Amino acid sequence: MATLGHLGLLGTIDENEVDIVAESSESEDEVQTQKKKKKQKRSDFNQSFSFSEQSDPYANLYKPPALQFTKKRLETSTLDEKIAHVRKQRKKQKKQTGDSDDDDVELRNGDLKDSSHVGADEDEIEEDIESSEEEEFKSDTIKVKEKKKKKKKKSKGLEEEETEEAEKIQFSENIDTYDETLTFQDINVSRPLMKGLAQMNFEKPTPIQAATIPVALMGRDICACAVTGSGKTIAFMLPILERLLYKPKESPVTRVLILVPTRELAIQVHSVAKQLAQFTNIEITLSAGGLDLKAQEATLRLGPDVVIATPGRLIDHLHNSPNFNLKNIEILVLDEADRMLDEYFAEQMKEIINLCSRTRQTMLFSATMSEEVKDLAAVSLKSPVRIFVNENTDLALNLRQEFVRIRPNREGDREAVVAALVSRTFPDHTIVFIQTKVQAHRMHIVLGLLGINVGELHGNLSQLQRLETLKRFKNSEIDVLLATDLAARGLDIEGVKTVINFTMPNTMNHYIHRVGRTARAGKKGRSITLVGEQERKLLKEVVKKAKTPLKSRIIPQEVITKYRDKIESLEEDIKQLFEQEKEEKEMRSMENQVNKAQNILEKKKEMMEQKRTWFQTHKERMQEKAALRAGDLNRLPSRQKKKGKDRNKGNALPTAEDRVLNEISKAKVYGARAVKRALKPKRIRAFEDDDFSSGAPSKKKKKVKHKSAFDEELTNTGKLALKKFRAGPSYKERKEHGLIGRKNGKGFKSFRGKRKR
Ligand SMILES: Nc1ncnc2c1ncn2[C@@H]1O[C@H](COP(=O)(O)OP(=O)(O)OP(=O)(O)O)[C@@H](O)[C@H]1O
Repeated sequence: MATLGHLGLLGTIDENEVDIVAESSESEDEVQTQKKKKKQKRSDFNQSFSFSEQSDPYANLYKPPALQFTKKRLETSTLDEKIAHVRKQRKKQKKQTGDSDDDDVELRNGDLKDSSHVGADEDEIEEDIESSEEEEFKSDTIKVKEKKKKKKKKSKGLEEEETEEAEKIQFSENIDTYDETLTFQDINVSRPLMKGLAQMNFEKPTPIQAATIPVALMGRDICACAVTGSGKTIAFMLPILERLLYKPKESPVTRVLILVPTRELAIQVHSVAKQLAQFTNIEITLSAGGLDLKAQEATLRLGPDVVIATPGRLIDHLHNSPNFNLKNIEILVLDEADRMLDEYFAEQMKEIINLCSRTRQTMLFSATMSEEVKDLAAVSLKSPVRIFVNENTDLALNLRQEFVRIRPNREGDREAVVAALVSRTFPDHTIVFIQTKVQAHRMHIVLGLLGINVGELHGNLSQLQRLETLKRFKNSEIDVLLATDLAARGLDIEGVKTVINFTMPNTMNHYIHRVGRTARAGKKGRSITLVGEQERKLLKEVVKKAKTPLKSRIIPQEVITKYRDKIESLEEDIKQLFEQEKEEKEMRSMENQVNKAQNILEKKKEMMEQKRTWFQTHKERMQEKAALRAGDLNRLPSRQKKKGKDRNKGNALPTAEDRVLNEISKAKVYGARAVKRALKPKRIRAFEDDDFSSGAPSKKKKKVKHKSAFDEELTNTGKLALKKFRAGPSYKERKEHGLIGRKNGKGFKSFRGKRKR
């Protein structure tokens, strides 16, 4: 009989872990003495021992706050074990057949691994590559991409035309310089916060901090832009905490709300805030999705000074947690503001901003900050200050941008190109961005089977899995992180050397945020983007906006072919792994159903538990999401979608090219929608403010004179009113007056008919 381990499944207890005591052969005494011995063994280990120093620099960031809120039920992914199992089997088979070919291709080019480490100068890199020409494979060639000057002039003119068209916010002040000599002492940062900064090893404010903190301390509304990794979090957090320090703490109320787009980012911002405020008595809490609701509810009830939240979960609490509201919000921060104010969050932001106090200070931060009226209309800024330390298309100057050209008939090579890149040249501290969750998962299996230490991060995972993966990547337990755009914004992972884009991102903004995961806080970094024929438009835009020379990387075709063959030889294993996972998923789902039924029967779970409410029904949110999601299939009603999926089932598996084209088309549809959206006038407005000087179309509040019902009836020339006059009262009105259903046929129906005649 096959063991669980053989199937790649994890049993509760492994046979080897338990001493199997044969009942018939051993007396009870012997068992007792064995037990005693075991006890003694255990006590050899000093129970009071604990590690005095934490070698994990990220432990503070990711353990206490996040895991404290995670749900108790632990889910463990067995994918890596399954991959390891398959690899073991393959090795065994190869040994038996005497095949020397090894899956671990990367080992052959081990010397190359160090050749292009970030930190090495560009010249050094090229030298190293040249010196390794004798390798079995030819090494990559790097060329500097020259800008086409003539075209640039033309496009510059176009660009100016475009920007002239967009209606921009009228800022009351514009700050684009800062005092380079400014210190935290000069800004008069209080002692407890100075201590916090010292603990974080921040000696001097970064440019965006130097420019923003003094203005924010004055309580002004701010619209701030600075490149990725330039320290925007401290730029808003420090003035917030400083202002809170001087507020008398009469009754505990929430005064500050910081909204961010993703759970991981919320956890990170929360962690930074906690570290900075560690010597103060300011209460900071987290309200992010995927974490324990009840624990959050309990802390929110205590009225913490600062709440860091993702919109969905915050709305949930606003509707379901008694005593928690936003009436007393004095400062509202939107981190990644352009994202928070885009279509995806529009309804939720409208709901939240409506509940915030109108007299609040509002601060908006992003590396791709919009200045357009229609994009910022929802937040109604009051005399805002524009603090653009960088332009909203700037990238970190120490980012080296490379591009790998994918020829039209070679789209199916992308997996091989990425495999070659991470195996030969960028084996660790690398993030690979992939458009879809499905492809990210497939790449996990592909690269895993090639012997690369990978992890995946996307929305199909449980929150605990997401956090675990992130933590393992931060701790260098994972070398390559495969992520969707979920990880593109805001995440600050120290030591990321390389960002690889499997396909060109959806838009320029997506590109800026993705590549911004490296080259942070003054460090060097590199991005490598695979660009196919269909994606050249965005490449042109990147080239146009680039302030440093771009590079073109050419991977020898024989290397790509070698990796492609490797991947092809793995296809059968990949298919089996997918099938295993599917079966397990079904089993888990059945198990869940059984458990649920059991809970109901035993009345363990209170069936009469109060239902939580939200401002949208689940169906409405799902419909909204579906409408927002890009892709043709998504426009179909769910039943048709299923049919479409089933149709594919019978056919042969999609080829590598099909998969890539799907990735590219998703990005393209999104990009096209983004352009369309940009041209569309924004509809949402949170509230009309008399003191609204943001430059948004200032619809002055007209004094609405209430007309009498009689006046209204006489003066209403609306289509409906006229129709009503012509046709008489509506069906509802007639019913109200008991004129419906008269047997003699009298009443308005006949009356209406008469009138018509
Ligand atoms: N004053 C400072 N001195 C040194 N390092 C700093 C300072 N302020 C922030 N940092 C570091 O800079 C890094 C980037 O900070 P942060 O995540 O706030 O950047 P960001 O501008 O918000 O980036 P993104 O646009 O990607 O969200 C962090 O690792 C942080 O520790």
